[in-house]
Amino acid sequence: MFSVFSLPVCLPTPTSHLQFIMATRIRPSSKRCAVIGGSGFLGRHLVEKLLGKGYTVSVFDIRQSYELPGVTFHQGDLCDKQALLTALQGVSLVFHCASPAPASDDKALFQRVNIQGTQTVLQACTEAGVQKVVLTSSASVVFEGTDIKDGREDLPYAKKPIDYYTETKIEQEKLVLKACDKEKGLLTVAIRPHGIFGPRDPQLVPILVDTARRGKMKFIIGDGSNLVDFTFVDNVVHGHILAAESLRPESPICGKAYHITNDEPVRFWDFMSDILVGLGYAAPRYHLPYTLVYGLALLLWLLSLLLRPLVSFKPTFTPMRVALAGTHHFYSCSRAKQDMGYKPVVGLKDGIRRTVESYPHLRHGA
Ligand SMILES: NC(=O)C1=CN([C@@H]2O[C@H](COP(=O)(O)OP(=O)(O)OC[C@H]3O[C@@H](n4cnc5c(N)ncnc54)[C@H](O)[C@@H]3O)[C@@H](O)[C@H]2O)C=CC1
Ligand SMILES: CC(C)CCC[C@@H](C)[C@H]1CC[C@H]2C3=C(CC[C@]12C)[C@@]1(C)CCC(=O)C[C@@H]1CC3
Repeated sequence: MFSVFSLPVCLPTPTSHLQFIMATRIRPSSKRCAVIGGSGFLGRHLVEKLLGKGYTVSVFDIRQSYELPGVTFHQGDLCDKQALLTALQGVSLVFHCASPAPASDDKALFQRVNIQGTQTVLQACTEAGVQKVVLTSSASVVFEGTDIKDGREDLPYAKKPIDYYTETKIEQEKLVLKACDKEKGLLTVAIRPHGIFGPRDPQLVPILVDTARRGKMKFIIGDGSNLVDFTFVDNVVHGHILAAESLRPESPICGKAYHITNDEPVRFWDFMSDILVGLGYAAPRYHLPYTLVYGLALLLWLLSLLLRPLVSFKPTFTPMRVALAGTHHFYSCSRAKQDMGYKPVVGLKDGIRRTVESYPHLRHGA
């Protein structure tokens, strides 16, 4: 579905000569998009939905994890502008959902990819004539490890981000929103999902099951009453596509951030138990005080930093995970509902069922 100017049959005037020259370049088409990070969990779900909606999709990623008819893969690092420019030829819409995994805890990598890399993405988009950029940010940009209840987008960015991932996601979001410039013809918007889960997620369910298999999922951190947002991946995809399709110069969404969640806050430990029990593992039962576990996690993390040159070990209970497991963190989607008509398309219960069914290999005893 490349949108190419039709080739003139004859060239009688200078104007049609110009048309001929332009015919050799690919003109950006509104249904031609690129997904940076399209080999990842969210990226692939997004690619599949876009194809179903008639978009032509290019994937730009440092790795290729699958093949799909109708998708062109460009393997490269998003810090490489030339590689990006090749992938962005004729593209009018870019989804940027690439990031190193939060578990990597590698400061230099996060800074290079999420900050410098995002600057490079924005430069390449401008040079390639891209008109719209939809960034996958994170609701965690406002999370400092203390309770957030029904948080709105006007909460200030975390002054003391809880890890390097969050620190660089904040800078990334600022860069993308600042780049929104109607005169220059580049419109941007940031989607802030929270706790994405669903089939093929490489993080939440695999880490949970691994922890259970090692006998470490017996404990509830805190009193277990803390409410949290978990967002089924289809809803996150829906939010991204709504944002892309609403992004026009006159739209109120230009240069703004939007929370996208399931809009059904749930007790963190009920959600974990539903997944564990669904896969045949026991639900956590015994309570441990939050401050004790957080203190221990901090100590272990410091120890892992100090010993890094000698031994490499990655604690399961990182300060970030403990904070997420023991505090309230749920967000209001009312801005997305009002400005782009967002409504979750898959409910939490259904999302959990579909997720559990998609992991037969992680079932207890499998
Ligand atoms: N998983 C979650 O719960 C949440 C994720 N997010 C954000 O959603 C986005 C997607 O996350 P997931 O799909 O969960 O992660 P993922 O790890 O499955 O996907 C990220 C993709 O980015 C690619 N990538 C990393 N560095 C790259 C580079 N230098 N150049 C090109 N590609 C590169 C990876 O190869 C991978 O395919 C990320 O921006 C993440 O910060 C936001 C909120 C929650
Ligand atoms: C060992 C247990 C205490 C926790 C096991 C589950 C966790 C691995 C996940 C629970 C909440 C998740 C989450 C994220 C990653 C996976 C969890 C910590 C994010 C940090 C992913 C990136 C984001 O932008 C925010 C997410 C918040 C929730």
